[in-house]
Amino acid sequence: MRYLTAGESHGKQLTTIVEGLPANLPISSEDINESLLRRQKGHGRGKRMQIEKDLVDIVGGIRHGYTLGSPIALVVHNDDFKHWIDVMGEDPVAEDQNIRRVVTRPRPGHADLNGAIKYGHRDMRNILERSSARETGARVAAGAVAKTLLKNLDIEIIGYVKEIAGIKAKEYEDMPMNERKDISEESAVRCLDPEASQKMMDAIDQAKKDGDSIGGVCEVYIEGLPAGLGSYVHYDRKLDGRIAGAVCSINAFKGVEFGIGFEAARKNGSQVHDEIAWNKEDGYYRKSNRLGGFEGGMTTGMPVVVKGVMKPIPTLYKPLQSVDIETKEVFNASIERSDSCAVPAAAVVMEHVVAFEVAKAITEQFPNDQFPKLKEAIDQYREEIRNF
Ligand SMILES: Cc1cc2nc3c(=O)[nH]c(=O)nc-3n(C[C@H](O)[C@H](O)[C@H](O)COP(=O)(O)O)c2cc1C
Ligand SMILES: C=C(O[C@@H]1CC(C(=O)O)=C[C@@H](OP(=O)(O)O)[C@H]1O)C(=O)O
Repeated sequence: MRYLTAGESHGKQLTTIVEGLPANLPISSEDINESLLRRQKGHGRGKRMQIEKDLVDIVGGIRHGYTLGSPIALVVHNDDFKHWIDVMGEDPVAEDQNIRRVVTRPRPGHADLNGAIKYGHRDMRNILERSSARETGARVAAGAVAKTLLKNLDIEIIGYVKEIAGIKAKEYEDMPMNERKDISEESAVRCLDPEASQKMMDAIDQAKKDGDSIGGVCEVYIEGLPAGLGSYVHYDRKLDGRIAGAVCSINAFKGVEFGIGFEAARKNGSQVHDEIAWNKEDGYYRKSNRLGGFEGGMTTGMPVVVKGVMKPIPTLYKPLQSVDIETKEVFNASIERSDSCAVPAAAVVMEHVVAFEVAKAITEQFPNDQFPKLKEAIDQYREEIRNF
């Protein structure tokens, strides 16, 4: 499986093409829309999310509710485009720099300056339109397709918020999947700990008042994966490595941890590794899950637990200093609108990019032309490894 996305933040639409799904997988636009709407929510989002109502238009690869085996093409329209037709439309551009909304002042923390240097653009709108996290809408659409495959294979995945601005949610190691889903959905910051949720919201409000922004930590939790997904034989087949790459590719994500993660550096081996056990009903399992469901680049069969850290949003109402690339004058960045915290939305993005990597690994490992045969193969494998 692979996917590509195209589209600018204030352009006409986002386009996603997903390839490599088996034929005859049931899938509906409601599945994708649910994911898209979840990504738009969350305390701390700015005015743009009040303009957009992300709904998918399936324009290829699905017929009468089932995949054809051909590439799936998905479109999400940008409702904000109507305000940007002069700037982003196809008509020949006006010479008036104000109409074109030319950007010569790079924003610290964004792709603006490095992108302009790399591609030789003197108008940094040519950079920022694509480097915007609006593109994560297209990635969530691809991930929603992957999630549908996982769901039909009895694999459940959820992303939620663990920490915002240093406020940490309690650990809920034994919380069942359904509760994780319900509670995170009810929380305005997508957090499993109601007490921490309230504090997180207050911190977001305070940051907004201060003209500042805050970051945090998201966690993705997956149940139902059989042992042995991924491989140890090559660097690029290690599933934990692929997931780490996918998580770090999300805008503003700066680090990844599996299980206890960086904490492992401060503990002895006896406090880190998970002892192996077996019983007739479950087959092999680990007595703990400190390594977050991975050994040797492969799943252990325990839940996968992966965290990603998001830096604070770089566009600040309290402006940071930068330099105009035409005049070389120092200026204080001014802004029209921005999120003050997008960690809750980013948890949904993370859920979907991780889902894609997992689905991809499954389609590489099992016969993948027809969904019923894939399901049969994976169910048989699950049975085999129980008695291995
Ligand atoms: C869901 C989401 C929403 C975001 N919203 C904003 C925003 O409103 N303003 C902003 O400056 N950055 C926002 N970002 C972060 C920037 O897109 C990101 O920091 C920037 O593209 C630079 O990339 P880097 O941080 O990965 O280096 C958002 C990120 C995500 C995942
Ligand atoms: C549009 C989305 O997020 C945008 C991501 C973003 C950025 O710089 O990354 C900046 C803001 O866009 P704008 O400049 O249009 O207000 C966010 O709203 C979205 O998530 O769909």
